[in-house]
Amino acid sequence: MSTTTTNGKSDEACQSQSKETVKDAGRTASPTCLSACNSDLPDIIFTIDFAAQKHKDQRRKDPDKTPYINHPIGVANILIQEGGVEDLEVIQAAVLHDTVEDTDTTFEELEEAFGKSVTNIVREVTDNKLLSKEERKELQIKNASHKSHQAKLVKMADKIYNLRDLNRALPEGWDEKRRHEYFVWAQKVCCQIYDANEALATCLQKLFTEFFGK
Ligand SMILES: Nc1nc2c(ncn2[C@@H]2O[C@H](COP(=O)(O)OP(=O)(O)O)[C@@H](OP(=O)(O)OP(=O)(O)O)[C@H]2O)c(=O)[nH]1
Repeated sequence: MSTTTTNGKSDEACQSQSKETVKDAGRTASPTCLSACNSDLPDIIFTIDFAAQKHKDQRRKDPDKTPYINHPIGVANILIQEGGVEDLEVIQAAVLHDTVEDTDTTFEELEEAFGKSVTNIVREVTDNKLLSKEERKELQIKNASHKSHQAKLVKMADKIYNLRDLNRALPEGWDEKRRHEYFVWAQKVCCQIYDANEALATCLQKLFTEFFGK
């Protein structure tokens, strides 16, 4: 049955237009991305716009100083394209996951703009920067298995993105030892949350097998 979207187009019309757009863009996108044509799109764009403004002055630590916003958008994309995740709250939380930890954003601000559910997922994946780095890393290992299903999904995609980034380029000031330590620590966190999503678990296991098998 075809339904009408906020754009006033039927789902069928919308999907066929999306397929064209995807083909025209020359990308390999999974069919899941076609659902971006539905009424979630305004919320997704609003969320990306919010995160982009918050991260506007930040760069990643790679030698190219990639804009920081590439990371949360990439994490959301991994969830959709590789994890098959369609839960809007999870996608929004992924886009917002570093706003409180790494910018002046407050949980109150998030709650006002995105509601309690999205904010609580972000809260679950936000490290307390008042603690030492050692304490934060230890807490991630200790608490991983107690997180909600939604928070585990964001955590998995976040780690996939960071591990792939580490394979691509060493952040400035890092050496091979630090990269190795990050993989060891990330595996300790991730092995406890594989149950949340089989496809994402397979991505993580592949990353660890390839890295430690070198
Ligand atoms: N691989 C990679 N990571 C980068 C880059 N730029 C920034 N990061 C961030 O650095 C953090 C990992 O570095 P660490 O030394 O372990 O942590 P730190 O930022 O607290 O010092 C990750 O953030 P985090 O929120 O602390 O994530 P996580 O440590 O909880 O996984 C990651 O998102 C980059 O170019 N490559």
